[in-house]
Amino acid sequence: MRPDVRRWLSRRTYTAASWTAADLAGAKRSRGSTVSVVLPALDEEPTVGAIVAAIHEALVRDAPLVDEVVVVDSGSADRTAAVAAAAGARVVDTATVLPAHGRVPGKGEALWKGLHATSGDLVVFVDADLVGFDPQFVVGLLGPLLTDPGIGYVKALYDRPLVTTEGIVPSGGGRVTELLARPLLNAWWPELSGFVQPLGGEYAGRRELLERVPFVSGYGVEFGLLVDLAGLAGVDALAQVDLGTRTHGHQSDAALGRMAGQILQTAIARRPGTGSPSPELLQFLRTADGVEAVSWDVAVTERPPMRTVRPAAGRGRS
Ligand SMILES: O=c1ccn([C@@H]2O[C@H](COP(=O)(O)OP(=O)(O)O)[C@@H](O)[C@H]2O)c(=O)[nH]1
Ligand SMILES: O=C(O)[C@@H](COP(=O)(O)O)O[C@H]1O[C@H](CO)[C@@H](O)[C@H](O)[C@H]1O
Repeated sequence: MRPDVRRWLSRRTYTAASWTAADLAGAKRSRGSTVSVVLPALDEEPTVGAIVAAIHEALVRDAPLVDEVVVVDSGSADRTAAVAAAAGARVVDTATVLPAHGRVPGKGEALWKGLHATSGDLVVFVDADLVGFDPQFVVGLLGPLLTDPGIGYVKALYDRPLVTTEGIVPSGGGRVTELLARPLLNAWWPELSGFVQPLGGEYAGRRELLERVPFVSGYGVEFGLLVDLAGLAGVDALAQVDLGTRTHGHQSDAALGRMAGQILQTAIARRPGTGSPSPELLQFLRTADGVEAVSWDVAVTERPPMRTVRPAAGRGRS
């Protein structure tokens, strides 16, 4: 493992249990900061209400850590907006935020318009399809931002079970992460290979940084933000926090194929112009007290065309 990645993993990996909502509410007040939570939602009626209600009860009512909860409706056909509003969220529609810029489809559009529709100095993004959401997710994401001015962006890390009709595969989730995003980051941005969940949908950042980078309109938004914010602020301004386990609604392999296509487009648009890809791939295992990085060599060699090895005329064996 690269020494810089080993140092980053040690310095910039936190656990959510290090903070309480009450402590951070005090830190927020003493800094005069404000906090917005943004949930992008497309047809999330079954899950959005419980998430909003949990945030509102624990982090608005019981501990004044969160100043606004905004659900960004990406054109839902179900009752997402009504359910979110009833649970205490302010609901905006991607069609009516920045109308002069029109409306493009995709999650990143919802996040970009959610950034515009809110005003918090710190912005927390939470998917609206989580099952078993815990408000401590938000506390954990805000912890590093409210206690270390040198940190500008925090990604969640967690175990990601894959919920299938046959049962639950404990670490089967994050399929596009494991099959595309992690190998891409390790190859072309090895300094970011310490991120355990680069595509995770829960993260938080300082508005002053978030407003200085593009938001990729579709599912490339997480990949784009990670690479662009690291380029803008430096890897040491980024951190990750262990939230335990994250369960969410899953898409089909075909849908994840389209997601992978968008992420590949995002990566290729940012590919470093020089240097060959790193041959190291870091994968992560859950341990009793955190995660363990396992380093693999994924270098490949190429055998030359056989025609250059054996005379074209002869078919004999030498
Ligand atoms: O065009 C879109 C696609 C997704 N989402 C929301 O973004 C989050 C993550 O999307 P999804 O669950 O489709 O991705 P997955 O978690 O399966 O990778 C969810 O809250 C979606 O409702 C959205 O607001 N607009
Ligand atoms: O991490 C992943 O591979 C994908 C798919 O997860 P699953 O295989 O359905 O658990 O999920 C994430 O990726 C999306 C693109 O970045 C994010 O928008 C989602 O929030 C995140 O769940």
